[in-house]
Amino acid sequence: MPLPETFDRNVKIAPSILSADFANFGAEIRAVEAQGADWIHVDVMDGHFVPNLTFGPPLVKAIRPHISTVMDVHLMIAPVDPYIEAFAEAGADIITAHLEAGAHTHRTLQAIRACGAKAGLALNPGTPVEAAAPLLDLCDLVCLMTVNPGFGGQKFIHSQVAQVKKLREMIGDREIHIEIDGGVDPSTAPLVVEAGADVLVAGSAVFRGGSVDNPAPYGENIRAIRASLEG
Ligand SMILES: O=C(CO)[C@H](O)[C@H](O)COP(=O)(O)O
Ligand SMILES: [Fe+2]
Repeated sequence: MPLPETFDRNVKIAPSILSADFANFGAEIRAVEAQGADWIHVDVMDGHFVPNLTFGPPLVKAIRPHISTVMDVHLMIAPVDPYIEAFAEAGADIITAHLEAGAHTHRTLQAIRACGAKAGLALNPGTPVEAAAPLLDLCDLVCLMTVNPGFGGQKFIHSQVAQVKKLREMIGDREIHIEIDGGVDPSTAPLVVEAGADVLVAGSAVFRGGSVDNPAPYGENIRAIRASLEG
């Protein structure tokens, strides 16, 4: 399902299937959507750009029919450009590439849009948000990493909150999502939403305590993040 035509400024929770049961992706995705997930976040890692390996386009294509909402594909790979078409054909609605993954990010973002997907730009915690300024008109989403990419379950890097605020000011009234990825839970979600984020990726904080046979904790965990944003 593509993103809605009208820009959705509401806060969206995007569970990362990095924390799901890898032997059961279809059932995990259906369960977490039934429990209130807004988008599904898919972490692709190459063992080169990041020190971990996950999966590629065939797996993304295989899980696509199980996703009835937005499929948000986070590419932690270098190079990116040779694989963009394959991920678009596999059914990604959003394809996010890292600024740090290559010298020609402008071209990468153009190539993502040319394939019909929405273009996302991810920044590592060590990259100042100002580096995204010349690229913002090519972005539908900017993903600020609040952990060093590569693994789920890491500790949120608090110094990134000021970067979120700066980025929101840089974006102004442009229709660009700010996505936060890493260490999001009920204690950190309000900080980044207050600073201007509208998409929250959460892996361990959503999947902890549940399973496909006992999915209720997924819903409780999602509702706990939403409740932390009230008031
Ligand atoms: O891109 C990622 C790691 O590189 C993941 O999306 C992220 O870590 C989510 O996991 P958690 O919520 O457990 O931190
Ligand atoms: Fe991610």
